[in-house]
Amino acid sequence: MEALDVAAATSRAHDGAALGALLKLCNGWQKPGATLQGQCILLSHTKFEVDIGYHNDVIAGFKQMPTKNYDMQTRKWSFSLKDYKRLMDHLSGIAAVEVEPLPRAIVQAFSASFDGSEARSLVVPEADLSSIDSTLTHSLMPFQREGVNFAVLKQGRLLLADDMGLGKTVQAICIAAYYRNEWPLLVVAPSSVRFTWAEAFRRWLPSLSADRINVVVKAKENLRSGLVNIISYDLLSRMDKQQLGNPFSVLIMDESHFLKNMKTARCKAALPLLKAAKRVILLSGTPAMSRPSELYTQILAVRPTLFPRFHDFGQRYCAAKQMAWGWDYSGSSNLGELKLLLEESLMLRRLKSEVLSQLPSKQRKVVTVTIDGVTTRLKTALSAAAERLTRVNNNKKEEKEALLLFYNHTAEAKLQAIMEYITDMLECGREKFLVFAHHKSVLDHITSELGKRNVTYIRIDGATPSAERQQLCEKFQFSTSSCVAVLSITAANMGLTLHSADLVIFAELFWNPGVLIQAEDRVHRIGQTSNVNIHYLVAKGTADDHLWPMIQAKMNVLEQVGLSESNLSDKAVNASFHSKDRNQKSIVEMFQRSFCEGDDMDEDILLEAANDWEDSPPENSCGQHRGMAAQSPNKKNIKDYFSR
Ligand SMILES: Nc1ncnc2c1ncn2[C@@H]1O[C@H](COP(=O)(O)OP(=O)(O)OP(=O)(O)O)[C@@H](O)[C@H]1O
Repeated sequence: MEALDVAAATSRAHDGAALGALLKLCNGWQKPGATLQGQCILLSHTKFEVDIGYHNDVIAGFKQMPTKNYDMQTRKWSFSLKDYKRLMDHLSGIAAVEVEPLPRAIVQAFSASFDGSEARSLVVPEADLSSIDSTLTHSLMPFQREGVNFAVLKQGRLLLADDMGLGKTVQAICIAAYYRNEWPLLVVAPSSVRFTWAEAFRRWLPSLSADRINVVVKAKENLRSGLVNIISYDLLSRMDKQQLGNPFSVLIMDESHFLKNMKTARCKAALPLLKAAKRVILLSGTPAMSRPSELYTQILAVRPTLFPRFHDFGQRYCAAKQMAWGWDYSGSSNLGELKLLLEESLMLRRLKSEVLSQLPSKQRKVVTVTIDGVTTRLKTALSAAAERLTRVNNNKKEEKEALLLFYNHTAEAKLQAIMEYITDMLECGREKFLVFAHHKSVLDHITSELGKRNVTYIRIDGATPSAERQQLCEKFQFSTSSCVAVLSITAANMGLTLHSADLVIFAELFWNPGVLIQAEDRVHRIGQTSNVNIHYLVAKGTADDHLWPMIQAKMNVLEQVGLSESNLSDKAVNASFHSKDRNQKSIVEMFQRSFCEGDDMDEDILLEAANDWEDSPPENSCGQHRGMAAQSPNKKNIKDYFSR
């Protein structure tokens, strides 16, 4: 890994005057009377090219350069940076020729290469992480450790652009922890993952007391009441100006491409914080999804001095064009040079393919979602269902009935959070993925919302004729643009190949981990060339609190006996999910007893009961079961299933 910080490089230039002379070339190079225009472009850390048409004097000058190289194929001349100053001096003396020099940012970032006297250091020094929790530092994979070293070398200011699932969260927490004496820390993240961040801090930094983690859920709340404060972009933009005026020294911005448009409220709210922070850790697997202009705010956030004016960036890298209405920056130019500059000065990006040997083939992640937005009626129903479970005493029939009721209310409560997460995934550039759910109402909700957003999807559930399944799979497999596969956990968990995706989201949990593993393996199968990411959406205050620990424990057992192909290494174990519910243990035991021990209960009956719940009248006095399918007179009440 390589890196030279702009400030460090500047100070390292042996001769400030030499750097000054190079920077001087960046000004006043325009020649209004010139008949031939050209441009210098950086080709590598040590070489540049002059892109220009034919001119006798120019070619004569090129030929005088000791490091000249002519490429017959591209018909372009290139040189070592050592010759840059000399060549530019020569070209500036030719009146008819105007050559745009390398940008200031390039000269500063690569200053050591221009005099050729200093070999670039390719080794990033090991950062001293001894003050950080060993739970975290001992778990880091080698490439993650390198990521932390890179960040420390960059004095805690970087854009970590690793591919999806490479553990940007764990690296960011470690980097932030390195600067712990500068906390309070602010984490800004998409709303759907705020609580997942809180869980991650609990997991990786056990030395941080849980009550020092503050997840802000209302705009009126104090942004600083914790040592670690977590807020969504949208809430940040609604925050009181006064609160935003008080800077944080250490900042993490997750999915930092959310800042791509300077005109948005979220970007306007974030920029002053970014400007004031000493450490800025931006995370995004897709920093720019369609054009280089989307990178500008992120560059500005990490290295404000590189391109203080957007227009300069736009002219160099966005093929800026002057139109009747103003400038158009939607294009792209000099992308190779931009990549070199980003890698040299602020960005670290590793692809899955590059670190595949360090990764488990399947990585599970718990995404802690919130049901805060649900109606009071539903909240009451959920607590009543949980409460009822504590009262059933060794009556198996009642126990199962109560569990199912809880499970069904959970589905309804998660609808909003599920869609929020899927929307965030799409906004983060995840083009193809699978979403598994169990209840028809959940599948209906997802497909209807995707339809409203014009997102292409396929749906396979119990009602999909077998003849159609293959066609749907092919549509998904060969789709070259965005496509979501919306699948029933029990009706689409077998016999389908969908490995053109590498991300599976479980919108709902299911009590049989074997079924979940089969569902995961729709993408984790022969032909899959990437490691696979599985995201389980787990909602606090619902049946998930109880289902997830049970599923997790069962999956671990299956893996130990080699019955699951997830191939999780010791290091990349599932994120654990901690529930503080005092009834947790007993309810978990009930789920285990009721659904997993292969007793006299036929699982099909349970499935039928869960499916038909959507059409059945409310079980208790909580009023109309809104958001579910219309009631059918033939549908049974849950109780009917248990009285067979
Ligand atoms: N060193 C590690 N040891 C154990 N688990 C890990 C490690 N690194 C990552 N993981 C786990 O891998 C999963 C993916 O990590 P994480 O969510 O941080 O990835 P990411 O790069 O942020 O992905 P995305 O781009 O999807 O947000 C998580 O469950 C995380 O806990």
